[in-house]
Amino acid sequence: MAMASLFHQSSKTHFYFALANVSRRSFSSFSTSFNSRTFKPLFQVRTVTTPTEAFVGFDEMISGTQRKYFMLGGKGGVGKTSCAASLAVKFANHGHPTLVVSTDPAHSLSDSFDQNLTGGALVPVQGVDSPLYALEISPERTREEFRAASQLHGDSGVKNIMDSMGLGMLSEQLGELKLGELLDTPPPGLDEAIAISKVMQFLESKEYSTFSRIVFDTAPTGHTLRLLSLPDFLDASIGKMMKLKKKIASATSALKSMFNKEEPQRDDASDKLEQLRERMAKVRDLFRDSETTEFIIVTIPTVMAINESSRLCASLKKESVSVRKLIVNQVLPPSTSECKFCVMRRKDQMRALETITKDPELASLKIIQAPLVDVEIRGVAGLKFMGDTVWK
Ligand SMILES: Nc1ncnc2c1ncn2[C@@H]1O[C@H](COP(=O)(O)OP(=O)(O)OP(=O)(O)O)[C@@H](O)[C@H]1O
Repeated sequence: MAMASLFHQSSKTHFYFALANVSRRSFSSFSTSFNSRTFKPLFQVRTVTTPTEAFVGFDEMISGTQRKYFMLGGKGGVGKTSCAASLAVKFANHGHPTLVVSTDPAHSLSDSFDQNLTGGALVPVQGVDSPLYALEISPERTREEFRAASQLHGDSGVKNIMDSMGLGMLSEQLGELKLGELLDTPPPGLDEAIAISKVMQFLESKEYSTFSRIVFDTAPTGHTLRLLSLPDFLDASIGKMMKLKKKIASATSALKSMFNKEEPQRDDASDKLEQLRERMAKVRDLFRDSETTEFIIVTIPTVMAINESSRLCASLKKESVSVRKLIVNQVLPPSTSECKFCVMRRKDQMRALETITKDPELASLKIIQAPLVDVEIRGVAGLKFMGDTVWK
């Protein structure tokens, strides 16, 4: 009974959905493959809408054609995907060729847009004014890439030679770095870091140069935190390993030439690890570049979610990542009915919202409240509605 009255009080929302005017633009002529050999732009860039008074806050996000990245993250289930997808729709409807990427292993972009966007390639989203593409990156595939690099671990040939020549000390040092463990069981957050670096790699090509807004729907908080510390960790461990590898290689090479043996072959696995290290460093730099990248935290008005957001914010700031906005999603509208449940829940939410104003990490952020609407947000029309509510 209580829930029923909650759902009935915002009939305006239903009305909006019915009115939502979605242009059905055909994207059939756009290429959807990353592997195309012709380097023609995927689409022509439209003039980007000039900011108006009506878009205070959002105007900053749409101004300029220089590429900008927006990472949306937070606790599981708070509405990250809905907020990311609604932002992507809004960018596209304001003239920005936009790419929305999910690096969350549990993708929900397809569900959110109510379109099939699976397959790990760029898929055009139907029903928006400017080109909007979606990409769901498969964690399994990125993991495979890392496994390929782990062949290095199996490179026992050099180690054996070193051991047999009484130079096992160096190879023992390799073991101390626990790289075997690292390579066999990739640390959490690595999938996501590789996924982001992959997107950046694609975007470097001419074909994708026209995307001016990239929105990332990231994995829940824990992953993000690990992802942030990962590049430094890999940088240090791979860097150390590379040095040792070089020492070992030059020592064996000298010994081999003494015994007239062949020069060792170029080490592909080392190249791969070096590449991985460079890519992780790029991800780290992207996160820290406040000119181009903004991390937006999404939360809900509960003390638990807000506390987690505060910790996330502190970690992001510590890593010099730019955080300016906090979306508090699913805020109940003031109750106009006798629904006790609604009144109590709203009071509880208001108390939770109060804690934000006293939180040392969150208080300085721009707080954006997004109402809990009475239908599930799905499809471009729903996302457009949400976007118009959230991104102002
Ligand atoms: N303001 C809102 N009002 C009503 N429903 C909402 C609102 N925001 C999100 N939802 C709904 O809540 C559900 C979860 O949202 P969403 O998938 O965006 O969360 P998420 O944080 O990305 O979740 P996950 O961490 O599982 O990926 C979806 O069914 C979505 O439609």
